[in-house]
Amino acid sequence: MTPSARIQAAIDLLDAIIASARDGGPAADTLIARYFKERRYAGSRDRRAVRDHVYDAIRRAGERPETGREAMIGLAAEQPDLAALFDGSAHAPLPIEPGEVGAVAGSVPGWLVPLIAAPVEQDALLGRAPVDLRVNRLKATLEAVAPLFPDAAPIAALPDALRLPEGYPVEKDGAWKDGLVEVQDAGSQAIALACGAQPGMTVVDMCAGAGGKTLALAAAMAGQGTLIAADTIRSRLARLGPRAQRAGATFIETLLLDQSHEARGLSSLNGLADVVLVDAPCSGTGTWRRNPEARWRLTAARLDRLVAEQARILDFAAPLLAPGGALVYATCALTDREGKAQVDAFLRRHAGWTPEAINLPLGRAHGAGWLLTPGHDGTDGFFFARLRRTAA
Ligand SMILES: C[S@@+](CC[C@H](N)C(=O)[O-])C[C@H]1O[C@@H](n2cnc3c(N)ncnc32)[C@H](O)[C@@H]1O
Repeated sequence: MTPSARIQAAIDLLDAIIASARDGGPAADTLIARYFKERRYAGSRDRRAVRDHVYDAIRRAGERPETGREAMIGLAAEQPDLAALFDGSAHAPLPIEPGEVGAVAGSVPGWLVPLIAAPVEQDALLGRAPVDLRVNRLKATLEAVAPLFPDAAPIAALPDALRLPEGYPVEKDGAWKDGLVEVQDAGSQAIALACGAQPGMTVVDMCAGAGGKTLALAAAMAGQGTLIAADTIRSRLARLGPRAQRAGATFIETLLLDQSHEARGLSSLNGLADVVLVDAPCSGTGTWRRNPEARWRLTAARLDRLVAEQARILDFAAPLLAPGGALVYATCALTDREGKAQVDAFLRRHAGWTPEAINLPLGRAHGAGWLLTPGHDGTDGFFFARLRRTAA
């Protein structure tokens, strides 16, 4: 492909990504993979260059552009060598017309700017994410694993964490295949640590998904006690099985919940749990480094629905806690509606709960909880809070 043809390919892909973001279709990565499957003539350098153009254009535009051409013209406005490739040659985009404007630059869609928690450094939300590892204590120690990754650095305050450079292909590594390490953002590791899970406890991971945090909880419990991974989506829970096998965490039980009737499936656990983690479905505002096109998908109506769902999940999770037990609420979102205000509203709705201080060298206090941000902590963005049940 010529450099100009790569620009046109990026425009075509961006058109598909914009439509998919608007209509709730597949993710950008899926669309890019499909596109190249149908175009075997594109070599690996072409694919890499097109992908880079696409992601540079996505990262640059806070608002969802109308067209791929608008997104790429916006990028070209900052990179004159790209602008020169709009030359009208075969397979190339038509020249940029005088007065033709590109997508507006920005990190956060305008409507969302005032909703992001005040301390968040909004410009840093689209940075590049490193690859963080969690050493799986069920199979290894940090001391044993660190020499296997000479490029890795420890992360202060997180006893099992190692940080590798962006793009490190860890899943090709024997240590990963053998379950000695998991890929897990330092922020997620901090949340698992804040749960305070111990061997012998009864712990429920209420929104377990494919079990990223469940596996961290399993390691903290040293494989002893009761650990239940619950979710409403069967295909997500199904992905936990092979991961748990690899990690040697075979004591995990899975529980498929019936959406809207969750309390029924959970009733046998009422008043028994030492820890319940609610890692709630959320806007994902804190994960834009990995998933920048997510901000083209979020709408005010979707945010309203998420806030209501988070409150509902907290309400059916709370009765599971034994007196003295801890409900840990977490989201990878950075809006106060999903974080600080959500926890305040829970505390207003329910008597007998006390927020507990979270003292980590990473992050900062925010309302009754704790905030981690890419700009301040070099992690994905998270809000989490630890609420102790003081009365039955
Ligand atoms: C943020 S993700 C969880 C990520 C996971 N804990 C991890 O560390 O990889 C939120 C999860 O909540 C699940 N979920 C959504 N509504 C739920 C509900 N009503 N009850 C339980 N889980 C729910 C979703 O299916 C999704 O897997």
